[in-house]
Amino acid sequence: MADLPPLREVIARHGLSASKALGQNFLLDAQLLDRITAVPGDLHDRAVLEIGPGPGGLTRALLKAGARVTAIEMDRRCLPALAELEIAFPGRLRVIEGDAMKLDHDAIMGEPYAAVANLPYNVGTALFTGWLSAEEWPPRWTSLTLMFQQEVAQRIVAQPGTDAYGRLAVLTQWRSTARLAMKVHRSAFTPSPKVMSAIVHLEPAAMPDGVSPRVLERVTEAAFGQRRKMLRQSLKGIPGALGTLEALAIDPQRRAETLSVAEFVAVARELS
Ligand SMILES: C[S@@+](CC[C@H](N)C(=O)[O-])C[C@H]1O[C@@H](n2cnc3c(N)ncnc32)[C@H](O)[C@@H]1O
Repeated sequence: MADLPPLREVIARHGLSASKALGQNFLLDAQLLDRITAVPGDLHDRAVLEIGPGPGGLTRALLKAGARVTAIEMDRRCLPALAELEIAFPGRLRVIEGDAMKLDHDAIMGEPYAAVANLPYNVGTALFTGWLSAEEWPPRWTSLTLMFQQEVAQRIVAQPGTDAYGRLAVLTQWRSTARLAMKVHRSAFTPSPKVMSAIVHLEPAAMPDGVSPRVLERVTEAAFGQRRKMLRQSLKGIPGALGTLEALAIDPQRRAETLSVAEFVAVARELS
């Protein structure tokens, strides 16, 4: 591996001013990027899909950790900077120009992969939802390591009985393990966004048998749509739901935020 020029120098040389329209906030601190790269564990010779490499800060760290990286970037201004990394790490980086929302990641990767991304929050959330609702389970991705707005990260990993607990927690945790791996201060980004960020790390868990994702979505939507109401009120529009609560000995006077993920899954299984 050749010595790499400092990232700031690469950005200046290629005139990569951050585009607001593309949600660009770059991470330039090499130590921080190494810590993020350590979250998915040993990456030596692992296939990694990075979405939105930008000028390539995280990409460098992944390559230094020994990963084989496929990076999808839609801003063609970043391609020359990424091409320098392709030369510095021969045969270990493949750059694809395109919109990651429109591409079939499994087909591109062709083997199980860890996905890593620091993306604009709207794109990150949409991709996350897509990855989590994969038809095939376990999915082709073996882990997701994703940057979110801190408040969204807290909702993903939230436990029952907390304000952050809701649909996002249930729909994430019913078939994956999710942890908040590290918080990232807004000052770590160039330019600094208004909000704090956090990295969430997820791995697929065994999916409970006999549960329809659609039914679980419907039940959680109804229950958390009126989260301050008792279940007997919020679920009354779902045929069979109140009888199911009784059959499962779940008190219909409870509120959505007190039900565990396992209890939501049990309700959905009965109704599926
Ligand atoms: C927040 S910046 C982060 C850049 C770099 N990963 C870092 O950590 O410094 C997000 C990057 O995602 C790219 N991007 C945004 N939407 C995308 C999409 N739909 N498909 C591919 N790349 C996208 C942007 O062009 C930008 O380079």
